[in-house]
Amino acid sequence: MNEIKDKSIAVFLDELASKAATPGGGSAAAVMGAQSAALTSMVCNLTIGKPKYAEVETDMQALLDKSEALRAKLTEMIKADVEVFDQLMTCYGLPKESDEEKAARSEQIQAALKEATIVPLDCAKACAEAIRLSRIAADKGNLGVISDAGVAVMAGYAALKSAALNVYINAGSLKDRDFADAKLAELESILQGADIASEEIYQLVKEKL
Ligand SMILES: Nc1nc(=O)c2c([nH]1)NC[C@@H]1CN(c3ccc(C(=O)N[C@@H](CCC(=O)O)C(=O)O)cc3)C=[N+]21
Repeated sequence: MNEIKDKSIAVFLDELASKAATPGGGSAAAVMGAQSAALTSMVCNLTIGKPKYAEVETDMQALLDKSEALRAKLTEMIKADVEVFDQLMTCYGLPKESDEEKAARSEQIQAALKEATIVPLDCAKACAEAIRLSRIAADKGNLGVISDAGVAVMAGYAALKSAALNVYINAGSLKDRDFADAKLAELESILQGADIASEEIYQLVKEKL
């Protein structure tokens, strides 16, 4: 098996750059989110066990458990996005000669669009969590690697806004407006306050440098 998560960064980027439809922006968003979680984990791993940081040891261990679970989730989403977008492209390629074919194709496209909306929405949710976790790393982490907590927040914010764009583009093509509106409302609640929070965390880090 040659899973996308097992590919080298160089190969992944070559495939991202190519004219192949996948991996696309949805997978790139998941990678950014996974990098955010990984950087929070890195700050934890470089804080835990240091006598100078004994006071935050328990908090850092709890944070590490969460950031590692989140990293695994976001890593899975790299592949999940490839799968839903490949499926959508397959549906667009279905025959559309007869009225029957047209109706069947449209129905399949709509079903695939729903899946291609749900995956980046879940990704956005995970990225909002990555931002929240980065604040704890920025607050309590080893000052020697605190800039990495800042990279974690910016990666998480880029990932969140990127995942949101994938929700917007797919929701815009959905005919089931009740479904689309529900997903868009959910997205707005996820995005709520993330810009201010991210800037605050960034400044919190910058003030420690
Ligand atoms: N969950 C999700 N993940 C995405 O990565 C994602 C997405 N949703 N929604 C839409 C955007 C945009 N995007 C495209 C990638 C390649 C072509 C592409 O290959 N286009 C061909 C046409 C291909 C054809 O018609 O067969 C072309 O322009 O020549 C198009 C669009 C991925 N996105």
